[in-house]
Amino acid sequence: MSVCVVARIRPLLKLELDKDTIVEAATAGSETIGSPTIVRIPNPKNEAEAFSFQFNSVYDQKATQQQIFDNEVAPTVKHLFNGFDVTLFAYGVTGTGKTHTMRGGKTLAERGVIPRLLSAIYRRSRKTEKDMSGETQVEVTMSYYEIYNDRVYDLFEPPEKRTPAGLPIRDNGGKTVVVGLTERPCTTLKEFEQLYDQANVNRSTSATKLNAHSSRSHAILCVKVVQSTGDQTRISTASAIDLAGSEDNRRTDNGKERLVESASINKSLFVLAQCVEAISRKQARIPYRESKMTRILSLGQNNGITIMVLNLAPVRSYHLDTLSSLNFANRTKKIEVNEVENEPFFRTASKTMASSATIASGLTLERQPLRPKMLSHNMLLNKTSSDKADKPVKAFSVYSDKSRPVRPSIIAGPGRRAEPQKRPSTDSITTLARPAKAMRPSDAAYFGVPRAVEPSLSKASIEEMIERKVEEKLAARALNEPIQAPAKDISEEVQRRLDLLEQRIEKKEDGRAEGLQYLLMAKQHQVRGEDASALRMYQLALPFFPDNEKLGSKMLALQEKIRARRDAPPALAPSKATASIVPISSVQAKSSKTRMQEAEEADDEYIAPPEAMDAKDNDEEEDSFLFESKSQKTYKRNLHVFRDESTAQHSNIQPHTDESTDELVAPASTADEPFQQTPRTQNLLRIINKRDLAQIKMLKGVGAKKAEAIINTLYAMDDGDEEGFVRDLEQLGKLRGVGVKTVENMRTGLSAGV
Ligand SMILES: Nc1ncnc2c1ncn2[C@@H]1O[C@H](COP(=O)(O)OP(=O)(O)OP(=O)(O)O)[C@@H](O)[C@H]1O
Repeated sequence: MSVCVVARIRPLLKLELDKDTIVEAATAGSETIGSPTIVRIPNPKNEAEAFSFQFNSVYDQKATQQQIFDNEVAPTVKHLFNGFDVTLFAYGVTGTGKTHTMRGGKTLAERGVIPRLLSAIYRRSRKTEKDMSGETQVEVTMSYYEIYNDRVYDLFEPPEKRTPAGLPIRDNGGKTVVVGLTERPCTTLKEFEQLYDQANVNRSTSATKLNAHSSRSHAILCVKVVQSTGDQTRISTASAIDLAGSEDNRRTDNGKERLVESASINKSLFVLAQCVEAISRKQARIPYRESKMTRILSLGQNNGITIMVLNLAPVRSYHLDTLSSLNFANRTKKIEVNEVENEPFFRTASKTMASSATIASGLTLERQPLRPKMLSHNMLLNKTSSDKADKPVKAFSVYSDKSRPVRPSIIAGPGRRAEPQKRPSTDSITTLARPAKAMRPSDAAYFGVPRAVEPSLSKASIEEMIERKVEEKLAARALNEPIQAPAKDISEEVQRRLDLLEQRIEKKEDGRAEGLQYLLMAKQHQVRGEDASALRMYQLALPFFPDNEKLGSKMLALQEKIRARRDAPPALAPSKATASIVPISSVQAKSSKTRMQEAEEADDEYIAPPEAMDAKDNDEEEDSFLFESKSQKTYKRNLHVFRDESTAQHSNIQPHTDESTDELVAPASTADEPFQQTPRTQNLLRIINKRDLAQIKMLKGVGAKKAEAIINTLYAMDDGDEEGFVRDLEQLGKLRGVGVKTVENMRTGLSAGV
């Protein structure tokens, strides 16, 4: 079963000046009646042409909250009670109606999907209890948290009580666990509404130019339904996620604080897009771990039913954003979700496992229990040992054998859901009934299953397996829940090594996240045609993905582009030759066509597992970064303070050769005569202008702090899209925190030949 994608076009807002509606809902093919399943939007490059995107259902501007709930969400409630988890999330650009759809307004008619879902859950609970003559009890609990600036905060805690670092998340037996989250029982709709409203006050929202109440965080509500009949308990979870909206900061007019939030929102959504891309390409590594939101959402890894509501604004001002959302949704709809219900377990069977399942279901979104060891709830069933032996085959074949007869889809038509076919009971499954073929290698990699039959594992998958293992261990520790062996069995040495590994992983994650942030910003600059800034961001990202070939070639291509532009005829060249800071590139107005092309190209990018970037690339990068034309090597500058000592005696004459170093030395007089920089000076300036923290801090007399200050000052010198650089030693000496002495140190620390 795939992710069900439902598109909703919001109505025009009162304050919306742009009345140019360009997005419409349409029915498929020649049908004129029936529910729309198509979103139509003009091609921005050719208005006469329109793009059509097909989804499970499409709702136009007139659609009511009730229609959306009744058609799309209400049918999932019975599956929730049958043990399926339900994940519902709203995706869209800022101001397109995600919060309106999920939470809605205060009046009955305006109530969103979440309160309606809870109302339906309570109704069904009462019905179940009544039908079972009181033998079955249903308990509903909820947890609610937000991911703000990539940190997890419990929304049941007021902001002043939060720890700034937020709550940690861990993998525990294939489930993503938020450690330390409050879980509140709520037995009536009224109680829920009170809790929910109170918690929403704690949510981070702010006004931006595009939305007066913009959500600055991803909000995740987990409603756990626990059905107990005698000693048997079945737990399932409904998760409703209101994602923060992607935003284009040129349109939001965001200030500094909003920009930081925005970068974090955009980054997580970027990672989500990368995950969807990697899944659709069946890549071995899905970068879930690059952001907390993707880790928690675990799209394509969570079991049960997943519905994405794609919120769209109808107006032209959102044109490119809408297209980008539609493209994302188009990929998402192809993601296969595992249709697995949570089976009941016996409360008395194993206290440890039962409580583990409770925690996991209540506080997390479940991830696929594909590996045999993860079938924790299955292990609790009263089965014979031979049954147990069959389980891995069952689990694998359920998800991976795509050639088996197609089961009836859960989605029977637009806006309708059919009963998901239940997994047959374990008793009825034999290895013969399920072909042993089980799965293709690509599927195995996709689902993160150890590929026992494969001759070798890729470096990335081994790394991921180790990380997961360590995470499981850490989660167990955090939750005081042993996973496989009681804690006392872990020797001190093993514990120490685990701690070390944990530190390494945390460090690596931080690094990756930072690197991805730079990549995201690079992409954003590139889409806007700000190539120099994009290049700078790629350079900042490089240390985090040092051997990434694709990144290397992207940078080279950009450098080429910038160089070509710089070398272009004077009309296109920058006109700031007399300015003290020499621009590397000029701003070039870009047609929307070029931007679209670049956006499309950028969309294709995926940071593949690192492979060695060859030395040639590195060399080229070294040589091409400054793009100095010959004429730029001639300066009019007073440089006497920065000469090699050995050349001081010649200080007031023309450029000459330093005997000790064989370098060409700059003239030192105050005469405004052109001079030629020595290779050592050129090399120093190149290192500085490259803004490579690692290289700068290696310079004599420069530590990490000073290097950072230098780089920050260089950024401050940038003028819009035009990158400033230091063109001589005097200018270098005037940078904040540098000074004459430091420049001398830097220079003398470099060997003449480099
Ligand atoms: N279907 C709708 N009917 C009426 N008003 C709507 C509808 N959808 C959205 N709106 C209104 O549009 C505005 C923006 O909606 P909302 O805050 O839900 O957007 P959002 O996508 O959650 O934005 P953000 O990502 O910034 O939080 C709100 O004033 C909301 O009331």
